[in-house]
This record gives sequence, structure tokens and C-alpha cells, in this order.
Amino acid sequence: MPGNKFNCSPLTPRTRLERLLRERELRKLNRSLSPNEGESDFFGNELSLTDGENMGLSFEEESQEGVAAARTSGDGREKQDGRTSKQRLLVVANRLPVSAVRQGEDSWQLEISVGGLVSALLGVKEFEARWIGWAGVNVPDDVGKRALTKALAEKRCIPVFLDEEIVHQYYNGYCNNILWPLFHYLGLPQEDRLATTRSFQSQFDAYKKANQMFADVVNKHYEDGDVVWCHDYHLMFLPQCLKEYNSKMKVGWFLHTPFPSSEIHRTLPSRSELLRSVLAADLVGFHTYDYARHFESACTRILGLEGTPEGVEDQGKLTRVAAFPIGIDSDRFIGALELPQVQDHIRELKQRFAGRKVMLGVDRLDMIKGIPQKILAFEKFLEENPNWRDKVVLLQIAVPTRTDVPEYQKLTSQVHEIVGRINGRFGTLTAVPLHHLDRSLDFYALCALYAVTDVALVTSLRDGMNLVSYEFVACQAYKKGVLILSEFAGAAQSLGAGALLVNPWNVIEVAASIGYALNMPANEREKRHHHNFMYVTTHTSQEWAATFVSELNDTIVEAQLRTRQVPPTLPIKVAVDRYLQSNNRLLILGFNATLTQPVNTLGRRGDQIREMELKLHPDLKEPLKKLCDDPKTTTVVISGSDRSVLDDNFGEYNMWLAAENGMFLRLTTGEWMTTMPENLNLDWVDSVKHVFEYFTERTPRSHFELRETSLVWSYKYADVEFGRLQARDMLQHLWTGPISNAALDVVQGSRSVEVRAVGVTKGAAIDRILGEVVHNKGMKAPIDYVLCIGHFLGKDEDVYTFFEPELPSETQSTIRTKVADPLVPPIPRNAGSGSKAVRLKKQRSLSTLERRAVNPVVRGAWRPIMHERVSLHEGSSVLDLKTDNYFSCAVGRKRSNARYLLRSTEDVVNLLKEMAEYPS
Ligand SMILES: O=P(O)(O)OC[C@H]1O[C@H](O[C@H]2O[C@H](CO)[C@@H](O)[C@H](O)[C@H]2O)[C@H](O)[C@@H](O)[C@@H]1O
Ligand SMILES: O=c1ccn([C@@H]2O[C@H](COP(=O)(O)OP(=O)(O)O)[C@@H](O)[C@H]2O)c(=O)[nH]1
Repeated sequence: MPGNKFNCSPLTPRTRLERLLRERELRKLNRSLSPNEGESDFFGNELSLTDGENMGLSFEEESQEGVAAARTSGDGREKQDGRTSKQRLLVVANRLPVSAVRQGEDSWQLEISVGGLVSALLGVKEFEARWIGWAGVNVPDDVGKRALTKALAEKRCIPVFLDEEIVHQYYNGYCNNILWPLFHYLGLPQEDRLATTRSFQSQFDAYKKANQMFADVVNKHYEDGDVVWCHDYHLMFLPQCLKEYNSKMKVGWFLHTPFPSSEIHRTLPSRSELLRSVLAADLVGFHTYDYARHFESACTRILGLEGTPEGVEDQGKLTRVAAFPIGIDSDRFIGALELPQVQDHIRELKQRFAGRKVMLGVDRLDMIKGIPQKILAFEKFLEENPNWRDKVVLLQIAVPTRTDVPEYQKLTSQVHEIVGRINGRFGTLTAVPLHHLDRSLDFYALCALYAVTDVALVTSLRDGMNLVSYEFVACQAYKKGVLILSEFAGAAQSLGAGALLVNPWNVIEVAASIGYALNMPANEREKRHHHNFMYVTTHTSQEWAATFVSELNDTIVEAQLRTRQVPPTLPIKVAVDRYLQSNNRLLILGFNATLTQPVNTLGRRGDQIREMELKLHPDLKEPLKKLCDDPKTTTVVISGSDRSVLDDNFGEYNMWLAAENGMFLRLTTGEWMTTMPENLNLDWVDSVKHVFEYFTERTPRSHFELRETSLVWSYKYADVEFGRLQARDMLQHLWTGPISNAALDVVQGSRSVEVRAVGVTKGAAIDRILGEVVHNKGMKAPIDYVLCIGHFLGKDEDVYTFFEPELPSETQSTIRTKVADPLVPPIPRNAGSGSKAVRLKKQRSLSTLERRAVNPVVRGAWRPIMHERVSLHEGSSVLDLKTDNYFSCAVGRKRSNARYLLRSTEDVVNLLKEMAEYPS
């Protein structure tokens, strides 16, 4: 498979960090050996810093051979002629890096689109890239579509054709009127609640439809081994659509905006669907750690999934989540300053603003950019500093954007009004302090502006990253001007050290920072600039893209390794066939989350009252009855629950009940007995109870259960993150506090803390239970089939290993991850494989059980087990699983010592139904 080439290189370092360091070194080496040699920008234009026409903004025709022969990289693919080619990268973004303007029936002019995403990806050179997206224009006719497709192909672009209605609903509506403001903390639109609710659904439908249209184009052009990199909030459904089409596709998704706190995301009606779809990707990236953290938190709180430092886990599937701060192609900006056309602009600007300090703002005219706030702060500064009024000018470039969205139209008039007022107030006949341009500039003019600026003012109310701040720094090698930067822009995390950070909402603070920046001594400016310049020139867009893609390749390899460590799904047919062929079967069944009725829970919105009352799944009643009544079958339900819970649910079946992890046992036709060892010390119960009461009072929606032999504190329904913090505190207290010397085990569940007497585990109890069962039934023949199935805590997984006697349980737990002891044969994963002889030889016999003293303690209304046990025959085995008739199976767990896994109670229902279907 071509894709494997990237995964299995013999040079692949062992750890992620090693790999990233090695790749970084390689890239540096490549650059120093042959800067830009044979390199082409995204469009296939060869790079040469002395030629202005080829700066990546020109659309001169270029030979595609130049592209193919471009510099090879470490990720290159072997070609038949021995040369290496670059890995194919399909970049999928709402917008193509070019907008198309129709010139005739079949002719199109292509213009570069303005925006951070485009600027960043222009610097991506290390891959054989194709860009799939919308050309920003409605093309109703086939002739036009064909001609545009052809023109775009020359620029390595592939169009997705969206008609006007879709664009209106999907782009103007759902993307820019709903997701964009929400992700920037501006909330959902509110003006007309009814209309909003009505249009929400149709916009959301259009959003899904548009995403599917993007997916169709990707699928058409996808080749094995390609990396598909989806971009931004426009395409949150894309990962799912792609994986549904081909689950092997390598899919990454990157968000260019902030991901808001889960409290904000929670307000979105389609919150869960969007999260789930994004999680279908292999790798999910954000600009900053904060955004990644918010995303994970949303998955935990809204979907109830587990967030780990690696990513988000769902049923053993990990979606890696990480921060990849974007950068710019700094060389392109630094090099441009030497170009004659940029120098001309610089000269012109210097002349025009001679004697005045230049302040600069460059933003799309978007509410998130905080343009009104910026101008108001400038007004405040002029108001308080009359001496500066004729010595400073603010040039604000406000690029029109999303002009069909009403919010953006309102913003334009609002800004114009403030600009007019300020110029009216502080302007003179010959000069105004504020130059406001409602237009974009070309690359050269922009570079020149950056270069002559004394103070750049970036006051975004929220901004994913903000590349303008990077570009300004890159162009300031001579001037070393000051950057005033909003603390709410992602860039604040990378350029915060050298910039003056401000809260854009605090007009007084911003005005004061303007004063500070204008008066800053040269040595301070130099130090600040140097710091940021180093960052911008090191963390480039090339680094960003290369890191993301190599991390994606790596994530796939890791996922494959992880999959190998996860036990396989229980082969239901095999388990049922073997069951039917056996004569003396033992079924050991857990209760909670194995046989219980599932309750529809969503993260912390679980229905606590209904769920806490454990109920047998109604579909299990009939099959369970049949199985229990089968004379060839012995059924044991073993549970952490107390006796009354098991009595209520199973009292009417002919089976064994083992309550409190097997500490109490009864045949449903008999009385409760205890299997507890005599010396079981329970003196600690009161002190632990106090600790549990304390934490329950302080953790809303947590609760605890006091059982005879254990206490369980559960925060399943509480705020997960708070619950985890509280559990950490509690564990620390339990381990180091007043009960630290007691003979007890503190067992941590995924959302619970349990304290038990030492040695209370299901595995320890099963030994005694088995003895009692064999004795009670007067078994003559050995047990020849065991199914042991449950959603057990790690501590209780010794119940699985009890039946696998050839390995000590410590070795068992690491068998899939570590090299096993060469003297100990590993357990075969598949039934019927090699080590039968070993297993048979070591199979437990009743005489082993008998040697263990059962010293019951009488507490309450149960009867201690006090009988003489009977052996089958002298020395013969109780268990005879010689045909590998042993099926241990963990339900709803990702990792387990069990041989097999099942996903949910529903799967258990199917299994038991099938077993019960045929009479024995
Ligand atoms: O395509 P438009 O609707 O006109 O919008 C232009 C782009 O705006 C957003 O840019 C973001 O990406 C930048 C690079 O990562 C980042 O620096 C900035 O903070 C973001 O706002 C948007 O996310 C892009 O998809 C749009 O193309
Ligand atoms: O007249 C202009 C103004 C801006 N830009 C580019 O637009 C991008 C803006 O990116 P940023 O991340 O700052 O914000 P976004 O617009 O993506 O939200 C930068 O690369 C600018 O160089 C441009 O090409 N021409």
C-alpha cells in the first residue's frame, strides 16, 4: 500500500519527540544546503527571492515539470525510476487560494484571495499539494464549469461548485452568522429568536449538504496514501463524511479560529453532531493549547468521552488532539523588502508621513477584529495627549469581508461614523489623524506599510492567531517598531514576550499603551523586536504544515499499534457453538453495565435517578431464564452491588448470586452465605465513611454507597473535571491520612473511588465460589466451558486470569505491551491455538481449592459457608477447558486482561439470546 511507505521507514525514531527533533534538524540542514533550490510555492511557481513576478502572488504560467522535479523531502515516496517524490497532500478548505472572475463564456481570471489561511498555506512547499475548495463564484453553466476547472487545474486547485442558495445558507448563514460569532465568544444571533430558530435548521442542513459536496470532490481525487487535511469551521462535517467513504483515509482537521470554552459550545443546538464528526479525524489541530483544551473539555462534558493528554478516547478509538501554532512564510516578507516596487512604496510613504509617527492597523472588517474599540482608544489617546495630535497618524486598512452578512454591513457604517467623528474632532485643514481604507492592498504595498510603521495596533476581541502581527514583525528588521497586541489573539501566546499585551475592551489601557509604545526607548524596542523576530522566522508556515502532516502520519502508525494491543471482539458464533457442544458449562456474569438496561445519557446530563437504580435489561429476562433452567449450565452473577440489589433483580432465576464482589453468595433457592476470610478487618469503615461524606457534600451530584465490605464514592453524574480533581484530593487524603496504615485497598475507577478490605476482589472470591458451586451441585464431571463476562474494574480483572492459570496475573496485564518472560508462554489470542498442554497440566483442581481454608465471619442475616467440600475424583481437575472453551470478555472497556471485548450491554443481550435459543 503506497501510504505505508510513510509509516514504516526504517529510520522511524522510537518516540514522537525524537522524530520531531530529527525532522526539524533535517529541515534546517536542507535549508542551509540549498535555500529555495528547486522549490516552488503552492501554485507551482518556482521561488526566487530576486524576481518579484514569482513571489507566489503572480499567476504567470509555470512549467509543471519544475514542480515535479522539486526538492525531495524525508517524507518522499519512491518512484519507479528511483527518484523520490513528495507525499500528496489534499488541502481542503472552504475557499480556494484564488477567487475566479469570469471574463467570457469560457475564460476566467484568477485573483488571489485575501486572508490568513491563504497566506499561511501559500508557504506550504514540502508536499505535492492540491487545494480543493470553493472559487467564491456561482457558475451555473457547464461550459463555465469546465473552463474554470481547467484554469484552476493549472494552479493545482480543484473547485467545489456551490450554488447561490447553498452559499447563502451554508457560508453566509451557518458558517458566518452562527459558528463564526459563537467560536469568537459573540454568542448565537438573537435579534429575532423565532426566525433564528427556523433558519437554524435549514442553514444546518445546507451546511451538512455543502460538507458532503466537498467530500464528494475529495473522494473523486483521492489516491491511496494521500493525506487529506481539512480546514476550519466551515468543514466540521467533512472528517466524518470522508471516513464513512473510506475508513483508511488519513484525515486531519485544523481549526483556524479559537475553539471556545465548552460553556459557549454547549449553547449550539448541533453541538454533539459537530464534535462527533470532527472526532472521526485521526488528528485534530488548533493554534493554541487553550483551544485544544476547550475542545477536549467539550467532548468530555457534552459527549461524556474521556479526554487524555493525547487526545479524546471513545470506545478505545483515540482522536489525537494537539496544538500546532501557524506561522508565516517569513522569508517571503523579508525578501520582499528588497524589491524595487516595495522600496518605491516605502519612499513614497516616508515622504507622505514625514515628521509623524506611523501607527498601523490591518484587519478584515470583522467584528472580531475590534476595529471600533481600536479607534476609540486612539481617540482617547489624542484626547489626553494634545502634543501628539499633529505628530502621529493611524492608518487603518479594513478589508471588506462577508459583505452579504447583515452584521458585517452594520459594522461598516458603525466604523465610518466613528472615523468621521474623530477626524472632524482632531483633523486640520491639511491633515487628519486617521486614514481609514475600506479596501485591500497588494502584497508589495502591504510590505512597505509594515516596514514604515512605528507602532502596529492589533486589538482583536478574539482571533484564532492573527498573522498580520507576524507579518509586521517580519518586516521590521530595520525599524524595530512596537507591536501592541490583544491578549485575546492566539498570537499573544507566541509574540506576547515582545509585544505590549492589552485587553482591547479596556480603552484606557490601550490608549496608555499607545503612549508607552510611541515613547519607548530604542534599546527596549530592539530587545522586544529581536525576541519576536526570532520566533516568526523560526516558526514558519512550512514548519507548521510539515509538523502537522508528519504528526498525522505518525498518529496513524500509533493507532495501528494500539489496535494490535486491544483484545479482539468476542467471536459470538464461536462462543455460542462451543457452548452448545459442551456438557457442564459455567457462566460468570457481571451485572452493572453488563446486564443492565442502558440509560440514554449525554455527558453530565445523565439521568441520575433512573440510572442509579440498577435494572436488568428487559430483553435479557427470557434468555436468562432459559439459560438458568438448563441443567447443563451453572450461572453466577457476580457484582459489586449489595445483596438486596441482586435479590431484587435475580431472585426469581435459578442461579448463583455473588454480591459485594463475591463476599456474599447464595443460590437463589437458598440463604446468603459469606465467603469472607475470618480475619477480614473492617475497623476502617467509619473513618472512610467520614471522608466520603465530606467529599459528597462538596461535590454536587456525587454520591456514595456504603456496603458491608466496601465503600464506593461515585462522581459519574458530577462535573467530570471537578469530580476528577476532587477524586485526586480524596485519594491523596486516603493514602496519607488517618487510615493510611489500615489493611485496605483504594481502587480508582474511571469516575469512582472505592475502598475495600485488602484481598477483596472478584478473582479472590471466585476460587471460593467455584468450590461452593461444585460442592452444592455434587458435580461428577469437570466444567468444560466457561464464559466470564463483565464490565469489571482493573482490580477485579483477576477473575479473568483465574481461569488462565499458566501466567501469573502481573504478567498478564502487561503481556500486550511488554516482551513477556521468555520462560512463560504467552496466552494465545485465538481459541484453539498452541498451549493446550500447558493449560491442561496446570488447570486448577478442587484439591487446590480445598486446601484454602474458608473462615467465614458471621455478620447480619446470612449463613457462613461451613461445609466439607467434595472432590470430583481423587486429584482430577474441576476445570477441563481442553478445547479452549474459555471465553473471558470485558464489556465496554478499551483495554483489558480479558481475551475478548464486547462494546455494550446490547452485544451481551445478543450473545445470551443466541445461547439460549437452542435447547441443549
Ligand atoms: O474566507 P473569508 O470568509 O473571507 O475569511 C478569511 C479567513 O478568515 C479566518 O482566518 C483565520 O485564520 C488565520 C490563519 O490561521 C488566523 O490567523 C485568523 O486568526 C483566523 O481568523 C478563517 O478562519 C479562514 O477560514 C478564512 O479564510
Ligand atoms: O490588504 C490586505 C490585508 C490583509 N492581507 C492578508 O490577510 C491576512 C490576514 O490574516 P489574519 O490571520 O491576520 O486574519 P484573518 O483575516 O485570517 O482573520 C494576512 O496574511 C494579510 O497579509 C492582504 O493580503 N491584503
